[in-house]
Amino acid sequence: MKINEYADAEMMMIEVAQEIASDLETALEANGKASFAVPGGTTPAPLFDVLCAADIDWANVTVVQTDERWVPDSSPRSNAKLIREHLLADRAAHAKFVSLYNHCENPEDEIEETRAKVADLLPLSVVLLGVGADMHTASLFPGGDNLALAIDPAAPLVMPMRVDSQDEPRITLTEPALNSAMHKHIVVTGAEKKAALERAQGLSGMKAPVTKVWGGARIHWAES
Ligand SMILES: O=C1O[C@H](COP(=O)(O)O)[C@@H](O)[C@H](O)[C@H]1O
Repeated sequence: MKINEYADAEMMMIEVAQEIASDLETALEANGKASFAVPGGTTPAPLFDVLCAADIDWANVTVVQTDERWVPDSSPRSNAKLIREHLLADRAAHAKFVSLYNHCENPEDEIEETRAKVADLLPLSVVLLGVGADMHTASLFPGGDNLALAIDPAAPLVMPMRVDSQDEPRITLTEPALNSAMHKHIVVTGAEKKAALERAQGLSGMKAPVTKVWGGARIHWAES
């Protein structure tokens, strides 16, 4: 696990946005289309604000969520809301969007339809991931009720996830979906998360789920 360190977060977001735009461009040139899985949380908004202006063929890019909190689109906790407001803007407003939230009561409801939509996008062209201080990524949480299957290469592509540390149920792409990606980027800020990444080395996927998806990823870190 190698961490690429940047002088500051603003510089990092600009450079990572350029790398992702280039990765998407490569997929567009090769296949005429690209799929791009993106997280929510607090970290990616400034990166999305830069990336959405990239001069690429967004009309042939499908953006899909890496994971979602089971809350309505209008909730401030909604990852889709963040993605719509910060990524699906400017030139990237032309991209298609596949949300993992489907307005049903529970994440299990109609999940086969969601799995089919994700299957249509595989292999993913680019995956962007964040990491929590508890070493979760996407909604692959230590202690998650479905974690053991979700980090197995034989997992369904999308699974519900519940964990005591989180207020609402989750839905998440799983190991085979995330690891299908041609290009993977992990973006983290702050000393606590850097320590979490260092601590994760040598731990099992059950204790540090990020270790199951960081193989081949470019890991980007800035203090703040
Ligand atoms: O809950 C989540 O957390 C991770 C990390 O988020 P951050 O706020 O620490 O950047 C995020 O990648 C994931 O999409 C989100 O659902």
